[in-house]
Amino acid sequence: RESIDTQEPVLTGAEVARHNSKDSCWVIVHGKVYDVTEFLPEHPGGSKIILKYAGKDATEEFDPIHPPDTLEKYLDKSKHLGRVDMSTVQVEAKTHDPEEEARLERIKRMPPLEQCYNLTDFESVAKMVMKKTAWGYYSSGADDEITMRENKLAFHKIWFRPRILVDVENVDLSTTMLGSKCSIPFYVTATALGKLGNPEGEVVLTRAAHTHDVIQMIPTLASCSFDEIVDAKKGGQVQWLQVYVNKNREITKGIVQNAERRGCKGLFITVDAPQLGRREKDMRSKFDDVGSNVQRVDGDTVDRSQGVARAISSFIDPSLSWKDIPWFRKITKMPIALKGVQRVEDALKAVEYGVDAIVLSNHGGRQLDTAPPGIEILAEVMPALRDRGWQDKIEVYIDGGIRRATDILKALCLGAKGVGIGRPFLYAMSTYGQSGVERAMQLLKDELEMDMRLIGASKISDLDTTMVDYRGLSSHVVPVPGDMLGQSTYDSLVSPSFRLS
Ligand SMILES: Cc1cc2c(cc1C)[n+](S(=O)(=O)[O-])c1c(=O)[nH]c(=O)nc-1n2C[C@H](O)[C@H](O)[C@H](O)COP(=O)(O)O
Repeated sequence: RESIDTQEPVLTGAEVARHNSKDSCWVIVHGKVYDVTEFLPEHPGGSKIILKYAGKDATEEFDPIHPPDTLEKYLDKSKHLGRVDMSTVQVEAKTHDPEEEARLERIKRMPPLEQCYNLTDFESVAKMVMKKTAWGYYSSGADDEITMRENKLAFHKIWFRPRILVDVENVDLSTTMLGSKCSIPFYVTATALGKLGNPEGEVVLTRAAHTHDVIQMIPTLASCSFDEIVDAKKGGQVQWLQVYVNKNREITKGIVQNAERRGCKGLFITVDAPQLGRREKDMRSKFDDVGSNVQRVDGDTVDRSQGVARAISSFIDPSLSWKDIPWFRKITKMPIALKGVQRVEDALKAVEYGVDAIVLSNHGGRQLDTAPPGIEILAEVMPALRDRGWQDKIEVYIDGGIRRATDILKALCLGAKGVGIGRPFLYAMSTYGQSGVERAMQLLKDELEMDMRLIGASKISDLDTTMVDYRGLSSHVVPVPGDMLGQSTYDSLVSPSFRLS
């Protein structure tokens, strides 16, 4: 943390503790005292969650949700009251929490990393050991989670048509994405709040991505500050920026131009979230945590029962539209991609607007439930582009439900330039840290090298639509093989407390 400023006033814990109400609310974060009284009604997460820590040390609750420079950036300097002598701050006795104790016991019994043989193994360990809020936030999809499940099942509707007697002694997995070289056709997609799963947050993904020469998309809603994530990159490591467009366009302009200055090589504008989806597992875990029904009694303006997602996204501008695309062209020279395109017509429109790339994505099933899987839209978009001779005018990516290298291969055969992967790297990071993410990436690399040999391809450009049979893709009632692995980790919507014993 920053160096100690000896001129700063030093308060005692008792002095801070006296300011513990909405009439005067002081909190401690990383040994510094902040007067947040006037900020209470503006807090996107509602006043209740701050009042829970009024007069106390809020660092533990603050860290996973807010980049470290949040208070420096957004709280007026007059509200920065100085430091506190931490030896005088009363440490709250932890209330007895049998669930938490059981979770800590399960952590002691975690399988060794070497026993994780596929990305779903990380998910099953994560379900065992992650805090409820973190698991609820990462694992949740919107509404009945039909799209989240279909993202995975859609790949099981596609069958390979392998070629034989092709020299596959040397296999080259490298490719380029938005003009940047990378060792393998997948990237770490943008997922918010990395510190919910790992106290170090997104920089863990940065370090692992460097190890494997994988591109990382930096989320707007990261727990780490943007600069922390960029500072963590090494050498020529490639990073992109994902942006949720702010109602205050000047804030977005500043974020985009800072990212370009700091060397980001692509701007991904998320277009499928004018409002964040209703993710009930997330809502339930936050509901337990801050007792939202109580907050309504004290007139809290923001309904915390929307969970973490809604609480952190009130700044997103729902008025964003095609007419804004030229404005982005004016403020940056980075290649521009639209993340969250979900139909052919918009893919074609993206070409007409001169966009450099699109990600066919439904946000991991976290937005509009029963929106189609990215792989399914891909099978419609590529022929439409080819019919117009536009296939080289735009790069097409997909994300959602990618858990095996065969999923990556199917996307590449259908014409994708690369794929984004979200939850698996979050689960790997939340259970085994950087070495977990590195192993997850290595597993995909090993699988992909083997799959390329078995399909009869020695380099990415050998892959084409003749190597897959995707006739079953568009029908949603085709029986698919039982997804036994996925079912074993799937966490149903109904919260355990609702199960009648
Ligand atoms: C799992 C997850 C996904 C999020 C994500 C957070 C989590 C925990 N968040 S969210 O809080 O707003 O929903 C983002 C985000 O910040 N920005 C974004 O563009 N996509 C966000 N996504 C979507 C992500 O970029 C991919 O589209 C999705 O994760 C791909 O599906 P898989 O997880 O199955 O790989």
